[in-house]
Amino acid sequence: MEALLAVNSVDSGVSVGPSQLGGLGLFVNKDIDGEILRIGREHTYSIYTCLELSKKIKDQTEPPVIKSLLGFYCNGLPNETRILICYMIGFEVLRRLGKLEGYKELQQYLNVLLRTEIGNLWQDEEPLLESYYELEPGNSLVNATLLEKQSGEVSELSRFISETWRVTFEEHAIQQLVAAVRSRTLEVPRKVSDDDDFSVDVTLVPLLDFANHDNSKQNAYFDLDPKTDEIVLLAKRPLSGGSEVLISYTPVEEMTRMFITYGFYPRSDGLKVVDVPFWGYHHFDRSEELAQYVFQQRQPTNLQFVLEYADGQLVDLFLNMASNYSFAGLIGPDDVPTVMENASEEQIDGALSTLLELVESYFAERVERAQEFAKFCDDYEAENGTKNIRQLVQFHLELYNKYLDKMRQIAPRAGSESLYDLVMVDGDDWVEHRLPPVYNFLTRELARH
Ligand SMILES: C[S@@+](CC[C@H](N)C(=O)[O-])C[C@H]1O[C@@H](n2cnc3c(N)ncnc32)[C@H](O)[C@@H]1O
Repeated sequence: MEALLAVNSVDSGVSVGPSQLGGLGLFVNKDIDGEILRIGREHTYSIYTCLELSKKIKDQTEPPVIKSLLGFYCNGLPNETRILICYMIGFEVLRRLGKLEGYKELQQYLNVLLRTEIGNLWQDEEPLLESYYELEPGNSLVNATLLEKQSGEVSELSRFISETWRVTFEEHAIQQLVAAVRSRTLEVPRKVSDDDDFSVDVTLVPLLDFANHDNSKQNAYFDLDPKTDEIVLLAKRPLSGGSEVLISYTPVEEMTRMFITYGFYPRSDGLKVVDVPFWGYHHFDRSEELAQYVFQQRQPTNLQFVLEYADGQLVDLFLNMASNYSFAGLIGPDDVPTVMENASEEQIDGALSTLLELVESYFAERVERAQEFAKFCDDYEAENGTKNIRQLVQFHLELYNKYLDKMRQIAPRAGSESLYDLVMVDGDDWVEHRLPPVYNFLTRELARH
């Protein structure tokens, strides 16, 4: 802990310790109102500060580590996070080559990254993810992780490092570093001119990055001090000594994204969102025809649910159909605007009601398969250790069962009013809690190509 605090100004007034949320968290040592922590830009890691740092390190290795790794791992069109990951891998290689003497702060931070525990799919083995793919081929965020694993790039990187610099950097350590960087980065504002122009950089902020996420108990937030270019962590209200600092990683929590990036499903009180693949993944009469329709009309093939949590439990859910006209194909074959202009209220209610029933049969069918998969995970776990995908299956089971419960409550009161106990179209607060449905755009057939 002392080592971590040494990164920052003397007596920073915070400490790192075990959190009730699991893992470590950031705590205030004394009563605080206003500023909790202030961190100079030079103590943070973005692609810009890493570039400066790599120049300072004056790597005389042949071939130069950072440059070669950037060429190897970041060719094509890499995003900021990938470049940052590459720098961190490069710094760790330099450390293993004994070239980071005098860079104590960086070494300490690399230790933090290598020791961070993240319960996401990066730690799970390929066969398990492949089995999940059989169960749920439409979850493209999970598939992206699987594809990254299958690509073999981590083993290639490990081999490249070993052959080029005769340094051992085990695959699991590289994977750990990748997952740790992804889970610890924040989007931090940076002033780009004196006219209040800002850009946002993907940045690792040591110490501040021990702050856990909780949208309902959030008591702090970070910001930029434009006068000094420092990053400040500020209390939203007075905090008493010993309390855990909780920030918000994202105002709208899409459950799959949260799990993939951070390795946990938030269960704090309030509203959350989840996207579920649907059109093109569920087989029913006319399913092929409707999937084609949805695709041609550029409507999302997934359905989005708004979830309400209280006391750690999923207590309510709505199917959010705002800006999603995929159900128009259940009314008529014309394009979406024509169908919606000509449809009567009864036709729209009828189509939504049909959609609810289709989702019901889809989820009912999935419950059984998800239960089987959960059992498979438990057996696998008993032999091989923790498997994080179990959390994902558990969450889906909760979602399906809550939906089926709600359908059972609605069925006896059939009619257009009860429909809106479960479907949201627009004009309600719930609608604000949604994200553009950016994944699962391909149908099962198209995804194969
Ligand atoms: C920026 S780090 C925070 C520090 C981290 N807890 C640690 O031990 O180093 C983000 C990670 O913290 C954990 N985390 C943050 N908020 C959480 C929460 N509300 N519930 C469970 N885990 C959480 C997740 O593992 C996430 O990937």
